[in-house]
Amino acid sequence: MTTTTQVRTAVVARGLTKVYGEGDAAVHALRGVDVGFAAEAFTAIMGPSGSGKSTLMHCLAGLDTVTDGQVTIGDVEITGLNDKQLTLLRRERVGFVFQAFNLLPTLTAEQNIMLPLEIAGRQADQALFDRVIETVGLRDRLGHKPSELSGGQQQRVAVARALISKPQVIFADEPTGNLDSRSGAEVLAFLRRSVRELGQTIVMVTHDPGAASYADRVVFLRDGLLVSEVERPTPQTVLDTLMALEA
Ligand SMILES: Nc1ncnc2c1ncn2[C@@H]1O[C@H](COP(=O)(O)OP(=O)(O)OP(=O)(O)O)[C@@H](O)[C@H]1O
Repeated sequence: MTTTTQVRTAVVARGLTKVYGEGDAAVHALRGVDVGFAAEAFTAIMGPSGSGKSTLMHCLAGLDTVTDGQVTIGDVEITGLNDKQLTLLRRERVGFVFQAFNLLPTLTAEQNIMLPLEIAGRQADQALFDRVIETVGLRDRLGHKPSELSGGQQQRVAVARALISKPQVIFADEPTGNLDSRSGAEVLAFLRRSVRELGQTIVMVTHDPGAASYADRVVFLRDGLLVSEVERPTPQTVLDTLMALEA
């Protein structure tokens, strides 16, 4: 007997087009991108500089408007929402991890982690809090301020802050860009673990083939189009694909 597992798609883009500026100054950053991101999976977006990675992520996350096409998160078409609805959707369904950790300096690690839930007026689920803290390995640092933590620990706080509201998807933009390779590897391992153990969905933009190799799948952009993808990537298969794209 064979069993089939249904792969749910957390985020879908159809015909996604983004043009900055007008007339002679127009920049076609995305030229009709069709892509889906599986739920409970870790997907990396790569491509040469200027290929449209950040633009794609910003459009997928509702941080930027699209020129044409559709983006759906779960069962909501976000390209049809007004600003107020988008703000709510980002708060309730989307988590972010940026290159700069964006922690509030006067709050402890624990207070930073809990802040988005407090702003949303939602209760923390103690069991989830314990699991998240366990997953990112921060138990003994909860009372520390960001300035008392290493860069890697600060980024782990930022990852925990994104995980704690159980968003449908976390978008990570170069999350290891400010970290040395050891701290970067730690943060990537925690992202990986949060997918495997907490069923989190993660979409990450990165320049680094090593970072991309932590993902389940890597999609590649060139000149605003999705041109290739690699399943179960290794640093070498990612590098080979990138070099072929840049050739
Ligand atoms: N606000 C903007 N106004 C005008 N052009 C923009 C704007 N943002 C991005 N672009 C242009 O859109 C194209 C795609 O940029 P984007 O930042 O998405 O690429 P990227 O792949 O993330 O690049 P990098 O790897 O260098 O960060 C580039 O040509 C860029 O110059």
